Amino acid sequence: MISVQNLTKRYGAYTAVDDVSFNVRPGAVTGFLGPNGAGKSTCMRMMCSLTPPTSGTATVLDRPYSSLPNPGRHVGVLLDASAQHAGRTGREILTLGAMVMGIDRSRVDEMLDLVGLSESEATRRVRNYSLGMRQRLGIAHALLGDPQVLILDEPANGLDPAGIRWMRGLLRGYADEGGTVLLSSHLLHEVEVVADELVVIGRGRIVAQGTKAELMAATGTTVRTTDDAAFAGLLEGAGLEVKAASTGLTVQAEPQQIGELAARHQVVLIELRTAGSAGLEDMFLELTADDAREEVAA
Ligand SMILES: Nc1ncnc2c1ncn2[C@@H]1O[C@H](COP(=O)(O)OP(=O)(O)OP(=O)(O)O)[C@@H](O)[C@H]1O
Repeated sequence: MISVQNLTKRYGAYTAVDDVSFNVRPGAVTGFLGPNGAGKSTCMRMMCSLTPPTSGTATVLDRPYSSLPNPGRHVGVLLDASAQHAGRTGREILTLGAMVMGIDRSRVDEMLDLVGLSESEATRRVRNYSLGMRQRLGIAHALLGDPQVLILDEPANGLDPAGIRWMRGLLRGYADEGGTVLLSSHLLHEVEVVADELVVIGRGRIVAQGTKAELMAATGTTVRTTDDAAFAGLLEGAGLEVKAASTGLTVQAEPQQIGELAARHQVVLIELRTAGSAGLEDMFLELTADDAREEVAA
């Protein structure tokens, strides 16, 4: 279990993380989502006692990370895959980790095998690793101490599609066995497939959080008709909230209610479904629009 309470980090006059609170429960994958610069890494660094908060608290397994005895045995952390010593081989890095944590060195081979680093790759210096190989090594290092909690900052960066699928399977299995996983990304699709819970951050503040099912249900219904503009008028006339979507309309109502209204007015429906993941993406972009660098540049 990870618990973050009223966490705030200021750098001079700039507030990078602003009064953030959320819990990450065992047995689930929690996706920590936000655009570039939203404050995800700063939050994770505070959870791992690497950055002191200006105010608020972060605990992992009911204690600050810094007061966990032998933390690698409890919490696996991957914050920056490129932070490993470039002059060491992957095997050396894992062996040193095993020695520091006091675990059997046989675990090194198990982890290399688990993350798919071959013997010849494991004996290559990290400076010659691709970003995907560094991520795999970072995941192996995070899992080395057989921890109950994983804190992973953008672990899918640099992984190819097969690698991303492999990582999702790994995290799903880990959570299904009771592990706690916090996984950050700036890409909704990357975490949506595997996450049970989502915490969305924008400009240092939490803008949405809940189970994926709850957030999806809140995104409403997508409807398309032969005349969307006219149907939007009918929906609004019935007191429903309507927005133009990428295709058709998004309505804050159940599909049945919309279908009944269409039937009463003899409107031809082309599409009627819960907005689902497209709706989640619209919501994510809308909630974090203030942060979007493309808009700033425009
Ligand atoms: N040491 C620091 N000094 C000053 N500002 C900082 C420092 N560390 C982070 N920031 C600022 O805090 C904000 C949040 O950064 P952070 O790295 O937490 O975002 P992020 O959500 O992880 O982004 P990304 O997806 O791009 O990694 C950014 O505007 C960043 O420039």
